[in-house]
Amino acid sequence: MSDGQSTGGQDPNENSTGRQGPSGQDARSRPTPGRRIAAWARRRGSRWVRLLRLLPHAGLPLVLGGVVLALVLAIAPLAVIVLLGRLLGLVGAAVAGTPDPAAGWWDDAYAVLGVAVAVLVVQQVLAPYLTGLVEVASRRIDQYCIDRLLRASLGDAPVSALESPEALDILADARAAFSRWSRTPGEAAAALVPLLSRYVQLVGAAVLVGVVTSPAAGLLIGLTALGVRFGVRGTLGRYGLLFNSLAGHRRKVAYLRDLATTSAVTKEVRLLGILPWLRARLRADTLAQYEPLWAGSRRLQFWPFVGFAGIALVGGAVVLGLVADAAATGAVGLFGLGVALQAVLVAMRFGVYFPECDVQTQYGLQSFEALERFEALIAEGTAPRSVLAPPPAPATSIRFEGVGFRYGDDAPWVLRGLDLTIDVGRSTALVGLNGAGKTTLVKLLARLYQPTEGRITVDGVDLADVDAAAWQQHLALIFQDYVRYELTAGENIGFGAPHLLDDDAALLDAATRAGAAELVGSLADGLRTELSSRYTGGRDLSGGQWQRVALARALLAVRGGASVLVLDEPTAQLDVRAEAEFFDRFLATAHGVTSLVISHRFSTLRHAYQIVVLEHGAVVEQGDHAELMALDGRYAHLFELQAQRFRTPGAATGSGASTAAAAGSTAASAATTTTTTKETVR
Ligand SMILES: Nc1ncnc2c1ncn2[C@@H]1O[C@H](COP(=O)(O)OP(=O)(O)OP(=O)(O)O)[C@@H](O)[C@H]1O
Repeated sequence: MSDGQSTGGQDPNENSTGRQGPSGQDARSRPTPGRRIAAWARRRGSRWVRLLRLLPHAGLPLVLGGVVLALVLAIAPLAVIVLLGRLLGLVGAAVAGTPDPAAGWWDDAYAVLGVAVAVLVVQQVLAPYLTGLVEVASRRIDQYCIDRLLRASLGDAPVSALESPEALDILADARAAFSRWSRTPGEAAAALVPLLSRYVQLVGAAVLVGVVTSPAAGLLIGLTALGVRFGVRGTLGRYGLLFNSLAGHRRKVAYLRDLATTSAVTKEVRLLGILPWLRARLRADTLAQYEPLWAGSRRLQFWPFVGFAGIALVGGAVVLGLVADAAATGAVGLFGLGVALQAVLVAMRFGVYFPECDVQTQYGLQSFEALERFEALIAEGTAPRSVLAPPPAPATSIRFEGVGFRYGDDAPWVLRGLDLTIDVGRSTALVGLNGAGKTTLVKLLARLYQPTEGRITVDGVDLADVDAAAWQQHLALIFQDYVRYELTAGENIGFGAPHLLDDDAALLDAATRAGAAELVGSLADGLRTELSSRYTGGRDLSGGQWQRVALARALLAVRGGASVLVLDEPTAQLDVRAEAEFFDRFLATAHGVTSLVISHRFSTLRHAYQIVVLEHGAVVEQGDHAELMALDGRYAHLFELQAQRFRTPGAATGSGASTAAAAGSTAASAATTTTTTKETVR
């Protein structure tokens, strides 16, 4: 099946610049018009074939039922045309006074009318069934496509592949379809069924004209209708490409719209008083999106429409002339005339827009292509799973060897020449100023990104050669911008180890160790309470309470089998007492766990086995607290700076070590209340 649309894309036989190749080769390498048309037809055809291949995902019985129904609904109007033609013939005979009542003329007329009415009734009854069937089919196919989208975005692809503006534009369009902002792939595939009905009707109408008038008239009306049809769809296709090109604009407008309506931000928007700005910006950006579309619509649709209407008029007039001529010469009787006139009208209707399938196929196909392009983009950055080895369980050390990383080819280096050894079973603390690259280092360790240069090894095995998803199973990782799922407390904790989601004892134990037991106990429905007041019986948590839940998630992951615990700013939102208690509990239970903790609160880190200072993307100092204080370098300076905040007026401004003691005593910091030492971490 092929329906005319603009190509938009480049012919694969053209060279990529669209200019001629080196002279002498031009004539030989330039494809002939025939080959270009064949390539174009292949490309157009393949889009529809790919769409067609989606149909079985609706279930074969449903699709077959739909096809049968579509054929019945295509043939029914043709049958009515023939029956009404027959009635016209009978009436004509009656007017001419030729019918013989004894021969059952009235019976014939009533019978024909009765059958025609019956066919019309059947058509009316069946039409809603086809609509319903198409709807169910589209939902089922969409479910399959949503699964594909989830697999592509949450699969093995490195996060970098998901962050490019190009990927985000495509993803926004693919996602918008599933939020029913635009037509979905399922709607496009399911609309093929009513489209089939339309084409069968056209062929039937052309055949009727051909049979009752002349084959030439049938062919002409068929070709005219197809020509207009292809032209109209072509303009729709070109308009669709223009629409596609504005994906970035659409994403921005959607963001601004969400900003104005999402409860999480509305309170800040109100307090800042930026609503007037937001409204003006939303209006300006919306206009910036629609103005090119309106202009494009006038340019692409108005004059072509006038042109195609002209073709339809000329083609239809010629065929009607042929019919009239045949009628005048007596070659076509009243029956034939009635059939031909109705069939011509049916064929001419083919040139207009079909509400039940045109927009669906056009924009749904674009959504499907967005999904396909997104999958291809993600696949480009993802090594095939089969070639990747299962990851080793870390036994001795994780090493960063000359690691350099930047987020894009033109982006500045975030890490460069970074060498670091994390001993298995010990605790490592990572400190550094904002933007030093600490979180980036964690992302590399988690294999969300690949080092731009150098390598990360686990017991000598390059992480790049292991399966990322399997490696991530060894990690219990909480980022500083951890996710606050609007789901139950149990689910929020249980996601740390999905196989323990139903194990209440394990969930409560993790909550206890993260200092969240009291919180869970206070929830109306305990672990089953939704952590959002937007749901009945749900409850909103404070920032610190959320952090305890996130910590519980990480600790559950450790219980679930992860042996490397990575906490990025794990206690930034906890009050000082809670922070101290957490480290007490955490360190007391973290035997044998390899931990990497990032924190700006130095007091919490001083008992780490090793403290690593990151600056300008490289390790500048490394050692335990005492060693680094003795070094009196960057760490000692930062520690001193922080401790000054806690020092009472008039206190001595001695060495870093004494300052640390002051910090510990006045702030009831983790340093003083933590009873465990770096040995106990092992
Ligand atoms: N997804 C990203 N794309 C491009 N640049 C990024 C991205 N994430 C971080 N960066 C840049 O990388 C640099 C290091 O960021 P990173 O988050 O690793 O720092 P950090 O040491 O964790 O900082 P902080 O202490 O503030 O959390 C920053 O300059 C930041 O702008």
